[in-house]
Amino acid sequence: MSDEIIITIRGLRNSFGEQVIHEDLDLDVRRGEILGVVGGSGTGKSVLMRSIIGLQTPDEGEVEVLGENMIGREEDEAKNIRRRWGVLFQNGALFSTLTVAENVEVPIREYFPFIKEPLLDEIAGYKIAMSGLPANAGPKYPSELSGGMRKRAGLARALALDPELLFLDEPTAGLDPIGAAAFDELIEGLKERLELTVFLITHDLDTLWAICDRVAVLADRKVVAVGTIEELLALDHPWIQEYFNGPRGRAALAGLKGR
Ligand SMILES: Nc1ncnc2c1ncn2[C@@H]1O[C@H](COP(=O)(O)OP(=O)(O)OP(=O)(O)O)[C@@H](O)[C@H]1O
Repeated sequence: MSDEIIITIRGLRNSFGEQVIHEDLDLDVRRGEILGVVGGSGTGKSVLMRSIIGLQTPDEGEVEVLGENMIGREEDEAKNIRRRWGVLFQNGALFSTLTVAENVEVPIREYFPFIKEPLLDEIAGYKIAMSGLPANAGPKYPSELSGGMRKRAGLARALALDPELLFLDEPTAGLDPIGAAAFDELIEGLKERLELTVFLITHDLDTLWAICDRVAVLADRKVVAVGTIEELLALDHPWIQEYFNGPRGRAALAGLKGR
């Protein structure tokens, strides 16, 4: 992890009608880190991610990603910046009428229309293999895959354009513990090999302990703390204590020590 800040958020405010989700929220993400983002249900983790990637226009505040101001961008400019990150949405968001390989090819076709088969198939095959899927997954439709394989297919698509930054929204939700641990390892390995920075929303305490360099805690409409879990444990914020020091938090730590 370097000291370079790759995402800067200052004074972010988001609301839906009367409901204020974020107020005066600040956050920095460092290049090369896996930043876990946690918080109770409805604290606005996904809305925060959507604000960073330009899918949600904040009421107020500054969002800078890879040195570029993300707010009020013209579509053409935003498109150029978007190419530099990959996103795995909570439900995978694969096109159900396209095969896995075709799904991976979608962003490549969008940005590089001059790349034709068979090179396109080769690139898709490479991304599919990189995501830990067998080669025969390429011609399959999402409905033919297990939940874990669908996540990997979504990951392959997120990696299609060789991103610097990866956004993952609850990637291990719905996976069994063995599948979740394997996915964690995959992310950590990819981060090392591809020198990625990862913004990872999760409820999974095992994931937090196993692969996150730092964790940001959302509560009271803002990021109330950011640090290693050890640093967070030293704080006396009630939600943080309950989350990391509660029975599940302690079990996750014990499980990690037993690995
Ligand atoms: N497009 C929208 N219109 C209206 N309200 C929305 C919209 N998107 C999100 N919200 C509201 O914003 C709040 C935060 O939602 P968000 O999905 O970011 O929470 P979260 O922290 O990711 O929750 P979870 O852990 O349950 O996934 C919720 O109350 C949600 O209902």
